Parts: sequence; C-alpha cells; structure tokens
Amino acid sequence: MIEAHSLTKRYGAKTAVDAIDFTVRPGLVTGFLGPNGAGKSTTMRMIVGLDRPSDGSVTVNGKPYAQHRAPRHQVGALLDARAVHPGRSARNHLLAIAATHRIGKKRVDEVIGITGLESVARQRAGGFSLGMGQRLGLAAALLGDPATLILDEPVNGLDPEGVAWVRVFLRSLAAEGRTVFLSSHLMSEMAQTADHIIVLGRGRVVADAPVGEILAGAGAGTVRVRSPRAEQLAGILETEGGAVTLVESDVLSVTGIDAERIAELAAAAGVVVYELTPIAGSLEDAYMALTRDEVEYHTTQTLAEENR
Ligand SMILES: Nc1ncnc2c1ncn2[C@@H]1O[C@H](COP(=O)(O)OP(=O)(O)OP(=O)(O)O)[C@@H](O)[C@H]1O
Repeated sequence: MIEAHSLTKRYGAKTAVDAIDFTVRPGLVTGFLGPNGAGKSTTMRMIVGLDRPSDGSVTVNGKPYAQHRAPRHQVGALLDARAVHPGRSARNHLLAIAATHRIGKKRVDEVIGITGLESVARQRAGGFSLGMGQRLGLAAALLGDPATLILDEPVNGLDPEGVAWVRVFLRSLAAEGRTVFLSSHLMSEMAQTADHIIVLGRGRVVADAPVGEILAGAGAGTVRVRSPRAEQLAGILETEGGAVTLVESDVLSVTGIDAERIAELAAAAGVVVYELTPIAGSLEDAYMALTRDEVEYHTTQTLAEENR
C-alpha cells in the first residue's frame, strides 16, 4: 500500500509535484500515467526515499520508506534497469545486492528462476538485451520478497514478447496480493496491464479511477449512424441539440444524443437507419482528453516560440 498526502516537490520556482493525494492498493496493478515532465519519476523517487518531499508525505506499507528497518523487504523498485555493473554476471549482481541486505543465496536463485534468467545468469549483464536487463531489474526488485513493487517504465523499449512477459508477470505479482505500481506514458499498454489508473498532468492528479471507468468516460455519448438519408437525419439530430459529423456520405458520428433517441427521431421522420452503434472510446482517447491541457510543451507552443 502506498499513500500520498499533499505530496509536493519544488525545484526552485518549478513545482514538479503539486500537493497530490492518492492511494495505491494491494492486490491490484496500478498504472501511473502522464505526459513527459508530468512528475511521475519525481513522485516515484520520493516514494523510495531518493528525493525528499518539499511538503506533504508519502508512506509505503504505513511508514515513510526511510523509516523501514529493512526497506528492501517492504519495497522493490525498478527505477533504472541500466544501473548494473556491466562486467558482472547477472547472478553476481544479484548476489552483491543480496549480501548488503542480508538476503541468502537461496533467494537469489529463486528470483533468477521466477524471472526466467536461469540460462543467462552466469553471463555478463553488460551484454544483455533490453528485455533481459529488465528481467534482471525485476529480479533485483524481488530479492527482498517485498509486498510493494514500484516500476518506472518497465516496458519501455521492449519488443512485443518482452512486453507480454512483463504484463503477465506483474499481473501474477498482484494476484499474490502485492501492491504493483508502474509508470508509463503509453495508455494502450496500461489498458491491458492495469486494473486502476492514476493520471498526472503538470504535477497534479487529473484522474484516479478503475480502467473500466476511464474507458467508459472516454467515448461516452458517441454513436455511429448509417443511413441512406444521412444528411437529412443530420439536420434532424442537430435541431435536437446533437453534435453531428458527416463521416462518409451515408455515415454520421453523433454526440449528445443517445442511440435510443436517435432511433426514435429517425422513425418519427420516416428515415431508414441501417446501423446504430454506440462507440466505446479508446483509452488513448480518454488519456488525450484528460491531459490535453496538461502537457508541458504543446507542439504549437514550441512552433510559436521558434517563429518568434
Ligand atoms: N532535479 C531536478 N531539478 C529541476 N527540475 C527537475 C528535476 N527533476 C525533475 N525536474 C522537473 O520536474 C518536472 C517533472 O519531472 P519528472 O521527471 O518527474 O516527470 P515525468 O512525468 O517522470 O516525465 P518523463 O516521462 O519525461 O520521465 C519536469 O518539469 C522536470 O523538468
């Protein structure tokens, strides 16, 4: 369990994280999303005690990270998978971490097994592919058998097979009752991995809800209508207050009027309708809508600045 209360980080005049409150619960995969610069990494660094909050607090399993006597047994973090001595074998890398945290060799071999690294455990970590490096990072995070896992962009740069592996693996960790908190800027990836999503925009929480709820909100009210008299129907629907776009000569996209009402209006006017489909929005649409005003540098702004 991770709990943030009015958590704030300022760098000089810049407020990177702005008095945020959130709870990350056990037994679920919680996705932490936001555009570049939204404050995700800063928040994660504060959770694991690598950065001090300017204000407010964040606890893991009930206490600030630094106050745990054996933090590796509470929290496993994967913040930078490349933070590995390249000349060391994967097993020696894990043994070195284990030794400084009074974790036995048996556990090292266990996490090598759990993360599927057996065949490469004695090879130099410097020669690892990104996917193998990510597995090694996860193995290190799991050494202390922690109840809470914090992962910054764990699928960044992985091939589809690697992404699928991480996804299944994280879901299995949550199914064991652990708290799994991972950041990403890819909403589509989160839709398949996370149960719950927290979205940050410019240091503030702009959404905190189950994935299903965010999806439901995304395309709420958009209906695809196909009719041989699309233009006539468009006029009728607009008079009723709908926002109508003629997508093709016989297809309309309608918002503001639900499918049943569209059917009634078409029937009353004697207009034949071939198709009437409520469209569920994609998570990507929901994300774009949520963060539209929150991205740090809009392309248009950058262009305007360049033209100045
Ligand atoms: N050490 C620092 N000094 C000054 N500003 C910083 C520092 N670290 C982060 N920032 C600023 O704080 C804001 C949030 O950065 P952060 O890295 O937490 O965002 P993020 O959501 O993780 O983005 P990304 O997806 O790009 O990693 C950014 O504007 C960043 O420039």
